[in-house]
Amino acid sequence: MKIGVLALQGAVSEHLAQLQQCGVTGRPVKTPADLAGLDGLVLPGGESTTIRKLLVRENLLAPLQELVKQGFPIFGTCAGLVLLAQPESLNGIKGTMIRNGFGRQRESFEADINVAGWSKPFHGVFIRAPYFETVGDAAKPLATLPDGRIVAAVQGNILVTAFHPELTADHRFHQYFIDQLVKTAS
Ligand SMILES: NC(=O)CC[C@H](N)C(=O)O
Repeated sequence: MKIGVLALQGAVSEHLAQLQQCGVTGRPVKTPADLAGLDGLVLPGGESTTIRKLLVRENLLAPLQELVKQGFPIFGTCAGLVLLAQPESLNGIKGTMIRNGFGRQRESFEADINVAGWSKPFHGVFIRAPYFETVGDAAKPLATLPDGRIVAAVQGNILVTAFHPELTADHRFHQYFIDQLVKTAS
C-alpha cells in the first residue's frame, strides 16, 4: 500500500511519520506524476489559500478534483479540510464550513474530543482551525465539540479533521483512514 502526502506546504514529515507508525510507507506528492500508483492521499494543514495557489501552479488541482470524483481515499487535516469542503476547490465533503472558525482569542487550543465509536478520547490540537456548522446528508460527523461544532467527519472515502492528529503521538486517525477508507477502496 502506498499513501501520498501532498508536500507543497505544511506538516508533511509529521504525516509521513504517522503513516510509518501505521506500517505504511508514505510518499511526498509535489507533481501530478507523484500521484501514480497511490492508494490514498493525505492533505496536510497549512494555509488553504496558499496551498490552493500552489495546487494550481503545480497543475495538481484538476488531477485532485478528478480523484475526488472517482471516490479516491483522501484524508484532509485543517487546511486540507478547508480545501476538501470548498465546492470550488476539491468539493469532497458537503457542509457549512467556517474557516478560522474559532476567532482570535482561541486561535490555537487543545481539547480532548470524543470520537464516535472510540473508547478513549483523542487529543485535538487546533491551530486557526475551521469547523463545520452542519454537514450534508451523505457525510457523517465523527467528532463534535460540546458546543456542537463538528470537527471530524467522513463522507464516502473522504476523511477530514479540523485539528492536527499528526502533531500528537496518537495515530488512530491515520489508522482509521488506512483501515476504513484505503483498504476498503483498493
Ligand atoms: N492549521 C491550519 O491548517 C490552518 C488552516 C487555515 N486557517 C486555513 O484556513 O487554511
